[in-house]
Amino acid sequence: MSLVSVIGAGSLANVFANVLHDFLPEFKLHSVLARNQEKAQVFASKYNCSAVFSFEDFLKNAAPVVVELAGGAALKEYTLPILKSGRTLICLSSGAFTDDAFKQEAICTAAKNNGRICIVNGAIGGLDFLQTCALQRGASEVVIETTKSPKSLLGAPALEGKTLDLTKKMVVFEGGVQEAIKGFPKNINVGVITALASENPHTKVKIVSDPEVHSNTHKIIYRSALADAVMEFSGKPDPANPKSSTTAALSAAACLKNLYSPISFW
Ligand SMILES: NC(=O)C1=CN([C@@H]2O[C@H](COP(=O)(O)OP(=O)(O)OC[C@H]3O[C@@H](n4cnc5c(N)ncnc54)[C@H](OP(=O)(O)O)[C@@H]3O)[C@@H](O)[C@H]2O)C=CC1
Ligand SMILES: O=C([O-])CC(=O)C(=O)O
Repeated sequence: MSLVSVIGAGSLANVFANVLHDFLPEFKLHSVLARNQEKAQVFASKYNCSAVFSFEDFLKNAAPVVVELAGGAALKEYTLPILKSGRTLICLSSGAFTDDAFKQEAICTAAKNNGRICIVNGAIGGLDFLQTCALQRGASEVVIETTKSPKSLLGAPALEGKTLDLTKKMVVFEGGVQEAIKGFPKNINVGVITALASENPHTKVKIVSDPEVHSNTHKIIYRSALADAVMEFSGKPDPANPKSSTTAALSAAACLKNLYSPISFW
């Protein structure tokens, strides 16, 4: 049985833990690092793992694989020490890697210490295709259009001081990935990973608020001399947090399964 530790005890951490418990008995949750004691204790007793509140204590005993399901700030704070300890870090809040200096430091730290960073597909798919096409180093045009209901977008820093019309479909953002993740840190990690996998820093992001939709939809359009692709992913918002698609947590579980499996899908 392989042990795994998680950071975060929120909606996606619960989905992740449930999937492990119900469908992947070859894995066992070892520990959870959380901020909110009450949430963490409920999580720890439900999934029979230990709850830890200090990162130093967590790192002393964490499993060889750590899964981040906590947010960009947490990922930035914990990545380097986790990698320095030679562990594998599966991460969901990959928007943090839009900071190139941080990304390079993480890669160097992983390489020096036998650590590993796994950026999962999250709420989308197709990172394999984008990375494959990027190998040719040719010019590409990449666009991602994300559509969510207004309640999935509310609270985003970019909307602060603005009134989001809850009754009308409207474009709430158009621009590059750096600006997108700053303005919508809990909504557009998928935009950053699209840009990273396609190695196209000029990836264009459009975010649409649509009161009629009941899914989080991400449409990726890729064009280059090598190939064209249109990929659209529509996932149900997690009932506990409509900002996040439930499939994002499953994607971390699938990544974990691939890490240990004699057969993997790429
Ligand atoms: N790549 C992708 O496709 C996707 C990525 N995501 C990313 O996943 C993250 C988690 O999503 P979700 O579960 O829905 O969010 P939630 O807000 O439901 O849960 C986040 C949890 O992490 C905890 N947390 C935050 N900071 C820290 C920290 N420094 N140390 C320990 N715990 C911490 C929070 O604690 P507290 O309760 O105290 O706030 C909360 O319990 C999102 O923030 C987003 O960045 C989400 C969807 C898709
Ligand atoms: O869950 C989603 O649909 C996408 C998301 O929030 C993100 O990429 O941050």
